[in-house]
Amino acid sequence: MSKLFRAVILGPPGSGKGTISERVASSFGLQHLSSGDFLRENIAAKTEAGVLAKTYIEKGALVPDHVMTRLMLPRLEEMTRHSWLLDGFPRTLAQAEALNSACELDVVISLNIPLETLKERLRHRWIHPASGRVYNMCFNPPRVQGVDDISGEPLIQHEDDKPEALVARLRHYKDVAKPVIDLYRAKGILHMFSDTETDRIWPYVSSLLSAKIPTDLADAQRATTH
Ligand SMILES: Nc1ncnc2c1ncn2[C@@H]1O[C@H](COP(=O)(O)OP(=O)(O)OP(=O)(O)O)[C@@H](O)[C@H]1O
Ligand SMILES: Nc1nc2c(ncn2[C@@H]2O[C@H](COP(=O)(O)OP(=O)(O)O)[C@@H](O)[C@H]2O)c(=O)[nH]1
Repeated sequence: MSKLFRAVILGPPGSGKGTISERVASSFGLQHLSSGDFLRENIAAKTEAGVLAKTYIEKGALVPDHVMTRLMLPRLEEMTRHSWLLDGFPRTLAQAEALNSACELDVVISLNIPLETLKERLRHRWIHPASGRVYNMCFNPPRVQGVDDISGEPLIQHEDDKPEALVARLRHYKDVAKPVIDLYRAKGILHMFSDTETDRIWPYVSSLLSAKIPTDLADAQRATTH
């Protein structure tokens, strides 16, 4: 069997993890595993972990490490025959260590975006809460203002994307993420991308993955996902 490919994408809220992950999934056929989407699925299905996670997310807090790892690691175990890109997990050093003991990563993509750019983007971010679909009123606006393209339901803005909550949230992210970034740098698998525009970062991410992902794997993955 050809070697599978495992990647993680790190970056503060608004750095473009979701946007780049979608491009990676469609260009390279990797499965995009988003912790936020997975949490929303569990909340909707009212699983035990989902009910517990909801109480933290509603307060704008991170879900505790043991709840996150209990949710994510079995999900990854189901994916042993797939190549994937993890988005939103790990977020803390404890999560990174738990992930380490479960599997070996090939590449970590870290997005380094200036604070002012993050603030500007998140100010304009609107989401469809039921699906997690993300819009930006400038970069990728919905077809009809304020309305989800697929369901026609209203879009909302996250409380913590509003300017008052943003700076504290971004600062907190930085403190929590630093040891995670340091860990992957020490392992020699960290690739950092710095720019203000996703469209300028994407060609570099794409050529990194083209070089790292075996071509037969990319073809096989595409064949199973179409
Ligand atoms: N790895 C994680 N550890 C702890 N909590 C998490 C984790 N991933 C997601 N969450 C919780 O789920 C919520 C939604 O996650 P999601 O990644 O969709 O959005 P977010 O926090 O706005 O981040 P981003 O803007 O980077 O996508 C988070 O605010 C957090 O409470
Ligand atoms: N203006 C602008 N907005 C962007 C760019 N890349 C992503 N966005 C938007 O910024 C917001 C955050 O991006 P997202 O992919 O959700 O980032 P994440 O929080 O790291 O997953 C979304 O509203 C995106 O549509 C960019 O290059 N320019």
